[in-house]
Amino acid sequence: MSDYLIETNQLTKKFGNFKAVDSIDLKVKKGSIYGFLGPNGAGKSTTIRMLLGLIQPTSGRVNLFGKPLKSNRIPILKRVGSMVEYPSYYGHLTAYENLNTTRILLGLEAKEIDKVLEIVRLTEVKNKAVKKFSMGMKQRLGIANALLGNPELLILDEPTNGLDPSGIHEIRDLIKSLPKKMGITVLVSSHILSEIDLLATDVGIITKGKLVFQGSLEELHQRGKSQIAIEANPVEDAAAHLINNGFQPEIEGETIYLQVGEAGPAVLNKELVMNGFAVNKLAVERKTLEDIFLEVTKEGATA
Ligand SMILES: Nc1ncnc2c1ncn2[C@@H]1O[C@H](COP(=O)(O)OP(=O)(O)OP(=O)(O)O)[C@@H](O)[C@H]1O
Repeated sequence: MSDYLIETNQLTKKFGNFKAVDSIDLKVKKGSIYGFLGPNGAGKSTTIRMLLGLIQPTSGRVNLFGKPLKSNRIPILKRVGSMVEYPSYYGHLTAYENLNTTRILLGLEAKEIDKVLEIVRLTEVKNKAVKKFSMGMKQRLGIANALLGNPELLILDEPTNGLDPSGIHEIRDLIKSLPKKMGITVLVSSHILSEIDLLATDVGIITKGKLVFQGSLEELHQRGKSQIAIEANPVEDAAAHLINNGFQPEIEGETIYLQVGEAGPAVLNKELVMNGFAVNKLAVERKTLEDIFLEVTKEGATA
């Protein structure tokens, strides 16, 4: 059997002539927390809706647990819990009563409610009306609802949207505990890079409907190769001189960048100074995760 709990093949969704999701091959490993990252409007929710069978793909396939979703919808979706953006509740009902409506629909035993309330740490307020809950408590209730029925896979669309920092922290800790504590694989979408960085083991970056990066969080970090930044005067002439001598510099504003490996800082410094350029700064810089994100989303958008 495939090692992937979620595997899509050239998954595409068009709205009219507009491709909201364009030929994506998602691969989500068992036991991972897969951060599905992308700017607003990138296609995350549309992809998630297709994974949950809420909308039909225009083309391509979704396999969950190694089986095509199309022909095994009901047994497959029984193994999946989900929370899509801003879950809806009956505000006048308590947390317990809200969960009870789902429990009855799923035909589960009553004790399952206490179990999920405990996991999301809402046991003490289970008899409080949900309209009195904070946003963070409501999101935790949404996750409790998704956990009813012991899912093997949890799909959460922007679960930290609209939360304050302490709410975000709580949801993050909760999600992080799920693979270890309950053996659940999680796909979680977000448009916030730092969020995914703190939470995920694996990352898929989507922009304008295209998957522009997929791999472990470590692999994403490793793309941040070091580079040498040089501020030399006059900048255009200094860059031209380097090109004439076989280097491949790039200019951004007043700075020249070269990949580490082309030449060491000392060699570059000597080359420029000996040829009459004033070198005001020469430093080895490592790209931040944000730089990498901007780079892959830019590359993807122009591809
Ligand atoms: N039913 C629809 N009809 C037409 N266009 C749609 C429909 N649903 C989504 N879109 C468009 O598809 C694109 C992707 O939307 P989607 O909601 O999947 O993005 P997202 O990455 O989840 O962003 P956000 O976090 O802002 O929801 C957007 O340009 C959106 O306007």
